[in-house]
Amino acid sequence: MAKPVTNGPGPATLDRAYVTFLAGNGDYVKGVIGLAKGLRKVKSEYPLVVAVLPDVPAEHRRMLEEQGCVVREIEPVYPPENQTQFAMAYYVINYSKLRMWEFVEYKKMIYLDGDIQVYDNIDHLFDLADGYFYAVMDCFCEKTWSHTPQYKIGYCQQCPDRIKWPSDELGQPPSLYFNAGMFVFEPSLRTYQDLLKKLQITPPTPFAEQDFLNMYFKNIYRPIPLVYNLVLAMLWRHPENVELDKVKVVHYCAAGSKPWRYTGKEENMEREDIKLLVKKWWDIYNDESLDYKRSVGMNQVNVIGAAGAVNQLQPLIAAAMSQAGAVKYVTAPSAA
Ligand SMILES: O=c1ccn([C@@H]2O[C@H](COP(=O)(O)OP(=O)(O)O)[C@@H](O)[C@H]2O)c(=O)[nH]1
Ligand SMILES: OC[C@H]1O[C@H](O[C@@H]2[C@@H](O)[C@H](O)[C@@H](O)[C@H](O)[C@@H]2O)[C@H](O)[C@@H](O)[C@H]1O
Ligand SMILES: [Mn+2]
Repeated sequence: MAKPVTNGPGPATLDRAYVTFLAGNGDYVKGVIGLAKGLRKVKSEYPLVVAVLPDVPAEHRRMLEEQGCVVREIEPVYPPENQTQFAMAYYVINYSKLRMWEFVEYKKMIYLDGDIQVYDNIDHLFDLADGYFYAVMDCFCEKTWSHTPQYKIGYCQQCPDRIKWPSDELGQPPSLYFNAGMFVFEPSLRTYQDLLKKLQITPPTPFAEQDFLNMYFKNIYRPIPLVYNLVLAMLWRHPENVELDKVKVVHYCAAGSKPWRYTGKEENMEREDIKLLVKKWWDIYNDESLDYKRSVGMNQVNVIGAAGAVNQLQPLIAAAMSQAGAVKYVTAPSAA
């Protein structure tokens, strides 16, 4: 059992952890190191587990352990044989995220992509009611969605009234769809085995495991506000939905936005807000005071503050769900 990699007032609840996923011997390891330092900067109470594929080199694993991460090797997960060409090749490796449901020593986990940075404490999300799958709604407006009917007619769940879904022509609008770069979930062997079983009979689709997870958790998915996973395209696709100074989690998933590879040349990458967010990421990555070995003894975290934040979450979830036209209202737990 991992000791929490934090300097909180007392032993954090040991059955909760953040988790991310690392594959290959490339530069995503920088993303994960940045994430580990970012969680420390916001004084998170919980460890960061890194699920690594066998191809992650020993040197990268050492760097992650040096940053206080709990490194766990997982085997890749592949969709049904010789059908992977239906998924965008780049995403096939992301099916391996399904291994995290096997981490049952943790009761609740928050998954974060390695290209995500946390700028405000979000530990209160661990107190959300059990039995649901929490994530932020995605946007359908980037050309990566050009294969879908919603893209073709200009419909997006982020602004369902801009171009209304033509129900008489196309039937029901698409179910609420989340971005799988960040989600709150409960590991469970039963769910894990069922996920793998269902995967073997589910032909891959363009967004690979993201599509699969959306199908699988459709009935218990609860949208949480975009402050918990700002998909960068929202800045130019739905600026009216974004209050950048309130955003807690930034997801560097737009083409060209990975801070450790940023050149500013791709579309939208010359924007001032993008430059600011990339600099913010580098400021944390380069901040040696946030390195694990040196941060021990940092002053105690404000647990009341974290608990207090749960109360603020309830109206935010209500707003996200009413915006999404969701029918079910989930009550966030009352502050401890
Ligand atoms: O070569 C790779 C590709 C992906 N990933 C992991 O898989 C996640 C999902 O991929 P990515 O974030 O690039 O997808 P996007 O959110 O940009 O669609 C990454 O954040 C990493 O955690 C990785 O470690 N190495
Ligand atoms: O394997 C599928 C991936 O799908 C998601 O990325 C997409 C999605 O956000 C689209 O909406 C964007 O248009 C696109 O650029 C972006 O890559 C997740 O972030 C990632 O973790 C992973 O699940
Ligand atoms: Mn990502």
